[in-house]
Amino acid sequence: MKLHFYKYQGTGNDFIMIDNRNLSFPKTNISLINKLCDRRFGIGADGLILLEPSNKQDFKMVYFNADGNEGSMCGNGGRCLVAFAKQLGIITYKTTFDAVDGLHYATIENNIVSLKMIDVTEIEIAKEYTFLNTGSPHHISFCKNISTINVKEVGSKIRYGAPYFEEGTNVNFVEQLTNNSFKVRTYERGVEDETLACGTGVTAVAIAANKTNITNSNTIKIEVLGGNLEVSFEKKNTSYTNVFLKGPAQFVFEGNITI
Ligand SMILES: N[C@@H](CCC[C@H](N)C(=O)O)C(=O)O
Repeated sequence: MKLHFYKYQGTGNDFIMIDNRNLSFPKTNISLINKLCDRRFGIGADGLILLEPSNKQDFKMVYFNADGNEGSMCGNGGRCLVAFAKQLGIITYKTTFDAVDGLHYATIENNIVSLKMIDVTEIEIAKEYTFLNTGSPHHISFCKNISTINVKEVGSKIRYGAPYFEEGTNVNFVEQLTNNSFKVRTYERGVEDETLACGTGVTAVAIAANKTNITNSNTIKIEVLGGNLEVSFEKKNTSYTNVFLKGPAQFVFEGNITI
């Protein structure tokens, strides 16, 4: 059987997109999804996303990590899916869609997608790290110089170690550049490697930096290996609300693959 796919990337976090409005994609086939994401034996990507019908919203996002398992929310994947929905003619410049963590509102203009993320209230501040969930779980470690860190090795130890163990977490290493700008490198759970960017990760970094008084800004610029992202939010008492993740989302190529 031939599968038509589209490839997108958002600051180098790359995804296979499938128009699954007819619900024909075999989504319980973990090894197939894992193989499609393989960079040598398949198309190659950090994850695979199905665009499915939704009863009340414009569409539904179903996200799988490169290991083939259904993941939690993916911020860059969500931004790329908005660009894909525009390419398919489902939306024009704004949308609301369903995802695993709830509804997401987004706008798109000239390939720049601004995606509303979930509100965040619970933030754990430990001595060595901050932990919070922005749709996906994120461990955040502020460091002096992130360019020398072996992100795969150190990130993997944290991801599989206490208190996360098998369920795991994504791990972000953060260096402050100015009051409101940071450089971030992320180890992604489900890819089990460093990726060039992580949207829920940089969202978590911006909130963690504000919560721990590392910055007093509510518009944070973040440099990742694959480009630049911006996170903005409002702080209401102990909650972070109207959280937006903004950056480029680009179509790369499309094709057919025999499955
Ligand atoms: N790349 C993603 C994060 C994806 C979620 C993650 N790998 C997980 O399931 O833990 C992003 O842009 O947010």
